[in-house]
Amino acid sequence: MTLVAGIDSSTQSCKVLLVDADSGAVVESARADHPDGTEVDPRAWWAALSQAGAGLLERADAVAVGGQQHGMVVVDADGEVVRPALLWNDTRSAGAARDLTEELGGPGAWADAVGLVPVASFTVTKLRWLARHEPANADRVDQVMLPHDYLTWQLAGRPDEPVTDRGDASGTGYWSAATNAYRPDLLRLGFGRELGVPRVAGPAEVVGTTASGAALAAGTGDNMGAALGLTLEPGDVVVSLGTSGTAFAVSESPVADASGLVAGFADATGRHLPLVATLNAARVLSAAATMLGTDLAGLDRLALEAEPGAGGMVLLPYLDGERTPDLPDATGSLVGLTRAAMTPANLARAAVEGMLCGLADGVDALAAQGVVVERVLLIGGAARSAAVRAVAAQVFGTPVVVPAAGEYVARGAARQAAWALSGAAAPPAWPLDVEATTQPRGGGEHVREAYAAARIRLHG
Ligand SMILES: Nc1ncnc2c1ncn2[C@@H]1O[C@H](COP(=O)(O)OP(=O)(O)O)[C@@H](O)[C@H]1O
Ligand SMILES: O=C(CO)[C@@H](O)[C@H](O)COP(=O)(O)O
Repeated sequence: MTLVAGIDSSTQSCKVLLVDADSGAVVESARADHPDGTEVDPRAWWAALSQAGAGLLERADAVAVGGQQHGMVVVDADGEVVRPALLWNDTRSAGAARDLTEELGGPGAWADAVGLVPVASFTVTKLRWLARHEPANADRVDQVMLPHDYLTWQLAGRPDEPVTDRGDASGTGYWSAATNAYRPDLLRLGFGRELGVPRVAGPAEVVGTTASGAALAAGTGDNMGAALGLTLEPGDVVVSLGTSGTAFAVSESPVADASGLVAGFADATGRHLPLVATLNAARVLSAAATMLGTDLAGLDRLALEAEPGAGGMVLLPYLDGERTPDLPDATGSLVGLTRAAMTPANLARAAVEGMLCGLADGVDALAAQGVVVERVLLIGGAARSAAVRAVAAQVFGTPVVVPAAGEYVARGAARQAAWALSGAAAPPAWPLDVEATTQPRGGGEHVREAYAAARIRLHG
């Protein structure tokens, strides 16, 4: 049996799957936690990968890494980390994002140049922040990489030339998915000088060899990994509820949305991946559970006891600031409180509804860019929740498909590894098992209207 390993180095943890390259069946898996916080020493990700991968990576013939997007990993001329990485959910570069947008001539100029409008998540804004706030650290920087690039580089034994892929490069703000090329002028605009960037490898390229002799594929960003792991069809939109909430679809043509709602990323197969991301997803539910003095199962029970609309209570879940809509300094709000509405069940329901309404707005933004939405595939940690599944069927207004429990980013990375190993023209055809499909349920319109009214009243 040929075995391949897929890695998902995400915000909260590192997951490793050992997979049969022919069938896609998972043979073994492991995970290790990542430190909390919005800046993290990349060596902690390497330690987590070494721990989770022990006993698995050695058995694989090929390996690939999917990683959280956008994080700024900066290394010096000796390859040593200059400072902790700033993650995708670190909002300190919001001012840099505004400055960069203006300096290039506004949102439309950025959308045309690289398919996205700067917000604090994107790497180019983090480089600007570093150049302005930590000049001594900035002076030492020789190369900038993304989290998955850093881990791929470590797995390859730290070669002279780090490698990335189209998917992850498209989230930097200095690489264009439309032209497949870096924009050194935008990198200079961000950082103020030249610096090294990884070579962008092809989708099925073997880019190196691991210490145990496995072929190393290019890897990709975690959302691109999930798209590859799910084998998306036209009409499929993925809603991923992990630390971030994302809504995305595979597209044949690039997207340039000057409103900034949809980012025009690339996918991991040579196509495109228009995507909307929020900063607040699964952890809205754990925070609400803590507030209610219960656990995730208790939150689920309470939310399912309440009526749709939570008695008029609306949670705007901007607990970590927000990226879409672009409100980096926002905090969450609970509105529509009445004596009758103020029950634990309604609060639980409002948390689930608020989180999902933000994503439903994202699905609408994708549709406005021409994405065909026939069904929603729900993945990520919070897709395990029965309340989330029930509310999703209301607010998305399409069939909601929950794939069989699994780590789809790691599976996508494994599929990329199998593809690179095979030398074939297309990735292997791995079947997708579905756990549940829910048909659209009524009652979602008034939930979305109440959410939109609260958002407009408080944030414009
Ligand atoms: N049954 C559940 N209900 C709600 N949230 C859940 C459930 N199971 C896991 N989660 C949440 O999912 C999150 C982890 O999801 P995951 O997709 O692995 O995130 P990431 O990839 O960002 O690290 C955690 O915040 C966890 O609390
Ligand atoms: O910033 C984005 C997408 O643009 C996030 O989706 C990150 O890629 C982190 O992902 P998770 O850890 O939530 O999976």
